[in-house]
Amino acid sequence: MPSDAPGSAPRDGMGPRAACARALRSLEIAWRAAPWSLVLYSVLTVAAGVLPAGATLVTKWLLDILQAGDGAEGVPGPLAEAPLLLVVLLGMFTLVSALSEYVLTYLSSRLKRAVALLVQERLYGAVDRIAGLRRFEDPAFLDRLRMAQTAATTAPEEILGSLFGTVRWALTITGFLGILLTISPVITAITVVSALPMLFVQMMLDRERAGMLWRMSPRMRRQMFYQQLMLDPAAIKETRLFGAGGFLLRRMRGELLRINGAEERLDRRTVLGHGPLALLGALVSAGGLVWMVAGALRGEFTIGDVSAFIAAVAGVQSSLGGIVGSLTGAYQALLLMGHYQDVVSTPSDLPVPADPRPVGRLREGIELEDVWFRYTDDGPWVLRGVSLTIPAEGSLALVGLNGAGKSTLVKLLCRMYDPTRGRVLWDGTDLREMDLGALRSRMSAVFQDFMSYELPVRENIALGALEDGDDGDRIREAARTAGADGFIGDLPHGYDTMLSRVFYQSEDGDEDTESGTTLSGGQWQKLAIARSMMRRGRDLLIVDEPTSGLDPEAEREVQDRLRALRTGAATVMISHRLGAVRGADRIVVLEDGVVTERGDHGELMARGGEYARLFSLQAEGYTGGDAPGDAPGGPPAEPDEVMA
Ligand SMILES: Nc1ncnc2c1ncn2[C@@H]1O[C@H](COP(=O)(O)OP(=O)(O)OP(=O)(O)O)[C@@H](O)[C@H]1O
Repeated sequence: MPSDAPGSAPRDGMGPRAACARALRSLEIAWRAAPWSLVLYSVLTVAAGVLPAGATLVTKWLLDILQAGDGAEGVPGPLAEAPLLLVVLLGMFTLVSALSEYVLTYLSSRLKRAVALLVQERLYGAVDRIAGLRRFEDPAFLDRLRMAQTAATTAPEEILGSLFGTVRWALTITGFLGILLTISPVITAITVVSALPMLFVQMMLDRERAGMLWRMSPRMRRQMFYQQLMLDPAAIKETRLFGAGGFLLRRMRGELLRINGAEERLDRRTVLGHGPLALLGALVSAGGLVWMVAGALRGEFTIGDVSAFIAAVAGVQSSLGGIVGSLTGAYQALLLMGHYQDVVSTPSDLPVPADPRPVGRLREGIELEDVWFRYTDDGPWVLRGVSLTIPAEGSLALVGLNGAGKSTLVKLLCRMYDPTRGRVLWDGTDLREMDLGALRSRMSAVFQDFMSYELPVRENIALGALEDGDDGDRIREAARTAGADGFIGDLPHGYDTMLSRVFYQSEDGDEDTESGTTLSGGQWQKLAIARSMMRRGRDLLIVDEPTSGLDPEAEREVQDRLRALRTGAATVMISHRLGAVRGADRIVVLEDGVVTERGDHGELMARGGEYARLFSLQAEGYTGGDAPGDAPGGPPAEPDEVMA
């Protein structure tokens, strides 16, 4: 379980245990992603860490020998007699130091790429395992997801860089402090103590920055939303016509200004916090140098000591700066990593049964048993005590005004949500007790807000049953059933035509710069129907407004085909065109989440209730009240008959 579940208050700090756990997790990811690069990177980091102090020590010995000859104190015996060897050693240190930087940069990029791949794979894999819709409608989860996405692209690399940076700087500092200790324990202590406030202040600022990032997350998402609207061709159509571009730009700017303001305030505090600390560091260096030079003039220190002191104080201070920088990066990245790990370990919003019941072929039907549903705990009831049966191999039509709850009911059938109360039964078994993947594989659907994928025609259809994605005959058959084969044949590359004005026809995009093409609303809808036709042996076919975008001829054609396909599967159909649902075995009228009428077309017309009222209203719209059957008291003309 994540340490704080989606929807709960964010945390902007973390304890040492959590930090260590996240750092270890990052190392584990790097080990899995690129083990040899990690090993080599570690070895070179240690080398790069000890080299500066080593070079300083060798320089000190060299200078002491030059000053005092063979009698130089503290120079190891064999080296004291071979100053040339010290020069060679110094040259080697310089060479290895320079080369190791290049190799470290190369290895770091290699690790970064491998880790980013693995982390993104895990993140989006985890998102894909969230089976329902609820999480994706929860702003707190979406904020966490946005942070996790940022983490996935930058955090592991930042953490590794910072961890290794910290090790490297710590080794360098240890080396320099060792040299300083041999010169003066007092100066060593002052150098260390003067550096501690910097570490403390930086930690505080890091914590504040992490909190600020979290607080600004909704604004960042909003800002991205405005940016996307300004780039989305569908939105551009409206925003150009209504002249709303400036409005979006101002909104985006407003959000950015607020984000910038928060960052600016923090940056100012950072500068104010660091200024006095930098002054303290400079005073320690200057004071120490005066003291050393005075001592050297009195003959207490050698030239080698003074040179080693200058190099060591500068080295300790810059390494401390490096450590602070690394710890800052690590702290922020570890906080971000927390969001990543929370998302990766987020359980599905739909409970998974410990021992799922097998999903067999639908024999009797699907039953809704006193189903109540609302989207949020404090929201209004959308379905209120709905009970109905969808017979296997039978068709059921849902009819009702906008907002009556029809699409919501369909989402419960696909188990995008679980009912708040009541049950949905598949041949008597609660959907919650079944394996969700197996259950959904027995269904197919054309949703009201179907997708238009910016992919080739073939893939747009194959997405309905990827296991048959290479079966060209099957794809063509699905397209024929949906009445899509005619216009597909007219496309420049037939089934291989890229349906996008944003991507090139060639997926590689390096040589072929022919742009793709796009379809009309009705043609896209036919592709969505073809996609739903791909799934073999489905037991439930859901069609939510399947023909709303089709021309009358295509509508008739698709209706006839869908009617033929209904055999062998339960069908749930939603349409505001009542002529399209009149042939259903059973029609259910929903009003404000409650079933108010049920029966077949004839029964409901005879009853003279809401269905008959809506049907007559629509028929009047087609005939203008002049149709033969439209006379008061007579049966109303039916839209299909009028259109035929
Ligand atoms: N994801 C959601 N979160 C919160 N409320 C929602 C959500 N989806 C729908 N609703 C609300 O639930 C109610 C029923 O919506 P639903 O889409 O089921 O109606 P419908 O009968 O399909 O309408 P239409 O005929 O317009 O498609 C509406 O009041 C709507 O505002």
